[in-house]
Amino acid sequence: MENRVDQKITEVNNAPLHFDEVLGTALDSGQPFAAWKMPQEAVQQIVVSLQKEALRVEVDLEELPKGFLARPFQDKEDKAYFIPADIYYTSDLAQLEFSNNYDFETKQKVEKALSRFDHQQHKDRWKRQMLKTHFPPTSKEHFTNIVQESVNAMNNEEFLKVVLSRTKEAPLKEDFSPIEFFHRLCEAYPNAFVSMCYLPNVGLWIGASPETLISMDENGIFRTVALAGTQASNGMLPKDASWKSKEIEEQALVSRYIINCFKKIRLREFEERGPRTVAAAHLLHLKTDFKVDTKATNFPQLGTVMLKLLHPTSAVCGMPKEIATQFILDNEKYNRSLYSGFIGPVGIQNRDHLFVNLRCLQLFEDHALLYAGAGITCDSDPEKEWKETEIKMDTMLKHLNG
Ligand SMILES: C=C(O[C@H]1C=CC=C(C(=O)O)[C@@H]1O)C(=O)O
Repeated sequence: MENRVDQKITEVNNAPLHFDEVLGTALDSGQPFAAWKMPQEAVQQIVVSLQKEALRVEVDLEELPKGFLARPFQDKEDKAYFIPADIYYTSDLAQLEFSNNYDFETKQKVEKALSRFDHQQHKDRWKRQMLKTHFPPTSKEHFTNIVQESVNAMNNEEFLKVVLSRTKEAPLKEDFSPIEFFHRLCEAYPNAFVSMCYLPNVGLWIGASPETLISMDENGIFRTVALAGTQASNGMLPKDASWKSKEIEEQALVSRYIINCFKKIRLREFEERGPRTVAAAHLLHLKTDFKVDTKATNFPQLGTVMLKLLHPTSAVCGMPKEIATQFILDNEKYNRSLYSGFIGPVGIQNRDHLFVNLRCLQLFEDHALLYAGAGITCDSDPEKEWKETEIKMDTMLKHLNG
């Protein structure tokens, strides 16, 4: 963390700025940007890049300047998209801050665009930036067939677990507003990482993730979690939940995978707590928490090292990782893009917090494309796994059109 390239930030505008104006202007501009709310925090933050194209970077948390990372599930060059905090906004200060890289003229242009922001015109303008096409949504027949094929392969001892996913289209109401949707999600899911991320050619992604991939706080505490196993809560409290052996084994495989990553780097000084039941929206999951004090273990690069080892975890891919990845690529018949990749702020307030991009959707002009997957083991029932993806998609669907 000490070695981080420090970008000095300067304030330019003293009049309080409303979050919606900043987000609306970013959306209309077509520049890469991200807006988010951390779990259990009310503050909403935005970073905007002043370069038209998204940057592609190696994920090295110690070297990256302040900004927002978005790594697709698969990337041929093993790189992530990066949105530098050329402009940074946080709703508690209600001010814009520019990195020092930008001149007075640029700052004036941005201020002008903000002062001209018109809610009425914005109503349709955001649609101009949306992607025009995508892979066809997954049919129920295709999904249940590939689940059955994977179960057969697991019964043949070809692999232990695979997470299979699918997409579904949902129409948007005439006057749909991405900004209002973002606020609805923030209000409905105080414990989630609610985010909106726009990258040219990758599209506009919105989600409410329950899963940390890795975090590193200002005191050098590293955390990760093993999250898996799903049931609808139907009003039940986490403490009253009971689990079948299928879900217990499914989640244990994720924990085992994380412990194997620690073993690979000979790190023994980790704390492990769980598994326990946690709530995420209307769902319950099993979760084990892992924590390492990187100061005590003298391992400041642990975040970067573990990111390389962990992604994709068996909460979104499977075990063994290589065989499961190949099964996914050969059978899902669409590109996961940012779904089940990782996203989140780096270097902001001296913290890095990357989340698995789950419970998310991509916006198009008149519809949304929802993404969800389910962990398949040899005990899986294709019909039940289809239903599980349906209830996961409800996290977004319930709030999409108000
Ligand atoms: C792959 C997803 O969820 C993961 C996280 C929690 C529970 C999961 C499960 O029960 O299958 C998945 O591993 C998703 O939401 O699309």
